[in-house]
Amino acid sequence: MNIPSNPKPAARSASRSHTKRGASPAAERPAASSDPTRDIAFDILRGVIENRRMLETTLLRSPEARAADTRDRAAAHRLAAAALRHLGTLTTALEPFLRKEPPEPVRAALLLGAAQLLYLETPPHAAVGTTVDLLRRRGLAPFAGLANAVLRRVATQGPAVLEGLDQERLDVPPWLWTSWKHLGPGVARVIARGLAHEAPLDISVRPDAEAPPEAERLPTGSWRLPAGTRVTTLPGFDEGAFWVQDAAAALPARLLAVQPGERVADLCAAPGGKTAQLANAGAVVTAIERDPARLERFKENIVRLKLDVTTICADATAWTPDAPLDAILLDAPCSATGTGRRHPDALWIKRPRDLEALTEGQDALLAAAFRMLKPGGRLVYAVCSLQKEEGPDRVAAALRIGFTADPFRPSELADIPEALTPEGWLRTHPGLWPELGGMDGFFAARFIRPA
Ligand SMILES: C[S@@+](CC[C@H](N)C(=O)[O-])C[C@H]1O[C@@H](n2cnc3c(N)ncnc32)[C@H](O)[C@@H]1O
Repeated sequence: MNIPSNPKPAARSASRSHTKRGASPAAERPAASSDPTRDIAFDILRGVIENRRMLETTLLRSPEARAADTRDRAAAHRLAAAALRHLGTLTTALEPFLRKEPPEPVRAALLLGAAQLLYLETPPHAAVGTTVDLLRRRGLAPFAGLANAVLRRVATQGPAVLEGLDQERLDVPPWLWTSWKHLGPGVARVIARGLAHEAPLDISVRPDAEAPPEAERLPTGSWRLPAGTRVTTLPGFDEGAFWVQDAAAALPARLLAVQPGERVADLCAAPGGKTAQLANAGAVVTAIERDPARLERFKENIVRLKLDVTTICADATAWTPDAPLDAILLDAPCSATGTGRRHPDALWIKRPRDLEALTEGQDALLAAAFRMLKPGGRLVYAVCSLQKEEGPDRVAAALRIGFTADPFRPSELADIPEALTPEGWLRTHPGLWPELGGMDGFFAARFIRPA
């Protein structure tokens, strides 16, 4: 597992014993009976570190998370995400204060405590006391004294320890850092800088609707609100005036340049941001999605946005349209390494060997898209990945299938010229637009099925 493991045995020790000998009042007082935020964050973090389970999966499946109120769930998400965003740094920062490796669950509790102290500005007494309580509630009382002593030292000495660390480097799994060399010299560090911050909330607004007054317009036409904004509370949400879509995610569908009345398929459609763009541009859209639960979410979005779209629950590699199509958007399932700002867990869960199965699936979808298009029909292939295997290497695969390349022109990306590669592909990453709050990492390329 490339999740940082084990602090090496360190010379200095905060606590010689795992008992509460010498512990402060925080370690001695009775545990609070409930703290849903930290309980859920603890489960999420353990799910990622110990079981490679996505953060969202724990949130969806855990009975405790489902029963919690929205604010507790959101706070738990934020806390676990902060620990995961800085997982490498926090692991290293804890090292000098640990004499030996604690059991995994205790390490998870310490990481949450340290994240609160070093990144979330939680007052030290609260971060330390709630971690001690958490351990007690979870049957780990023998480690309460250790947690108390370690976190009290992190509170006082941790900021100085952080100053000596290369946080950008530590917070990206080493294999990913190395793999991003294909993006150019120094780009891995620029990306890491972008990944250090929580993503803002971006929305795409229906052409005939107004953006919420508090949103800021971005150069590409998306609208941006501060990180942590709850989209459902914004004016216009219930009326379907807009949908959630990162500024970079809005670019591939735009580059398909659909014309009113064209017959278009969106082959991997849920939750529906790109379908909404195609339908709003006047295309006659068929949306294919193989996951029934995700298709339900897609349908809710399309109904809220009052769009007319044909939806089909199917594996796109086995689906055939009634007649050849004018255009296809293939937003293929991928490693999602471009979405690390929103999903810091994804960076730590993915392994290099996962890319093989993903690229096989992408090639199967490319071949299926080729069969569905009319001669002269066009395809935009997109992935929210920063990996060469899922981007440039798939262009080579598409050409082998029989597509010809149709490079994007500078005029099509005039509002974001830095995203156009010399080959005529789209490439964004979290280090772009640093002054505006960054964007997700996307790759896209356009092809024609020759006549
Ligand atoms: C990257 S997401 C698509 C995001 C979507 N285009 C949007 O903009 O909202 C990929 C989606 O493709 C679906 N999917 C994966 N493989 C598929 C296949 N073979 N056929 C149809 N859908 C598939 C996944 O369930 C997932 O919902």
